[in-house]
Amino acid sequence: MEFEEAKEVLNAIQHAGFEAYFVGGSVRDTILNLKIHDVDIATSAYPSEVKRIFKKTVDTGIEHGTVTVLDHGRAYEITTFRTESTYQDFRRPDHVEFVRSLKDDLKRRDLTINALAMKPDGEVIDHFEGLRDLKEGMIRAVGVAEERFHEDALRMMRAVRFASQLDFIIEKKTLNAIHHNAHLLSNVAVERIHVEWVKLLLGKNPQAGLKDFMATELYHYCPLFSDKKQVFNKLMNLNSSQLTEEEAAWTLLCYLSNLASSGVKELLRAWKSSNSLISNVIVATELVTLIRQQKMDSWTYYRSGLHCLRIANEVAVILGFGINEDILEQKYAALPIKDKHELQVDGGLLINRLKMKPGPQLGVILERLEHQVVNGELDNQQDLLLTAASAWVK
Ligand SMILES: Nc1ccn([C@@H]2O[C@H](COP(=O)(O)OP(=O)(O)OP(=O)(O)O)[C@@H](O)[C@H]2O)c(=O)n1
Ligand SMILES: [Mg+2]
Repeated sequence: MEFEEAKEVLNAIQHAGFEAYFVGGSVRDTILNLKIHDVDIATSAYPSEVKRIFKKTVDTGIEHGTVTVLDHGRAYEITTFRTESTYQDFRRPDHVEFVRSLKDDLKRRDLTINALAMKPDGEVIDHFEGLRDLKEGMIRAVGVAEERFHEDALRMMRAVRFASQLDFIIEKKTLNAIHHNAHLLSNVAVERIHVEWVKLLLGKNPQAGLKDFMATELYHYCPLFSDKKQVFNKLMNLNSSQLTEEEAAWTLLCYLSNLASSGVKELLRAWKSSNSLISNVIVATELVTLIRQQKMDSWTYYRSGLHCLRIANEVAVILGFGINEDILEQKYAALPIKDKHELQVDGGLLINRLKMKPGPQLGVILERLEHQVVNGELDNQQDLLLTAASAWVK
């Protein structure tokens, strides 16, 4: 496990006379018995001191106190205890101050469950009753909630994300502070909000997260979400905790919003999504309707591709009209060809053998051949395809 190996890094820092702890999500998730994905280390050593302890380091974020240590083929982010003294415009701090006290470092963190520290021997340091909140399933800001959200407004999205991801309840004062400060979310980069929103949708209890997302009016300050109240209400009545990936989450949202492809594009662009995500969600959203209308023919399978078919069907299952997964896979596997390049003729061959001229007619004939092969009206054999094509040439 990554933790075991990282202990050596902590021990090395301690041997040099400094304090070092695991902090952040890895501590929280270990206590909850969840899989950990990244290990953050906090230390009383200043970056220059950390660099003297290890042979291989990279200055990944030195101005924020973070040095990456390379050890046995792994990378560990080691951050000096710090306070973030000045916050401008409710984003991240414009400068940090290094401190030597763990408690000072922990008290500027967002939530009590994220403000725990753990020694390499497993002892947990808990200055803000994070262990109690973990046990009780509570999301609570460290100290005065308003202050934490003024320091970084994204933390409000993180709170609702954790409510969904961990199936926890947001404590009342924290929830009220989110409601009061929701407008500050407008100051946060869409890319950062995006990450939290997707984690919310893919969480263990998205209904709970959505409820808080709406009640606090955070959604008003997310791109193109102000008019989506009814859509979120619909989403809350579904068992969307079955969602397994981001593209399916957006597909469900776009389907429930009745968006045509231009609307999907507009929404996902506003959320700064990648082009590949946008095109897959466009295809999958249209497919959901075809699945519902039971209009799934071979051509639809063929032009959609297995990836989008799976996404659309995941959504259709949640909506109660999905196709049996095995049948979907079998139908796709049974297609005579999966790609245009598998067709036994191409433009060059039609020109050589049928003396056709390059131009639009050639394209039309190739498409017609492709259609007929996919639909099973023609076998994908060169002589048969040429015979059919020659009959169509005017
Ligand atoms: N806006 C933020 C982001 C992070 N943190 C602190 O930095 C830690 C690490 O941040 P990050 O890795 O972004 O989040 P995690 O809580 O580790 O959650 P995840 O499992 O998604 O990584 C958090 O636990 C929290 O202590 C914070 O106080 N405020
Ligand atoms: Mg983390």
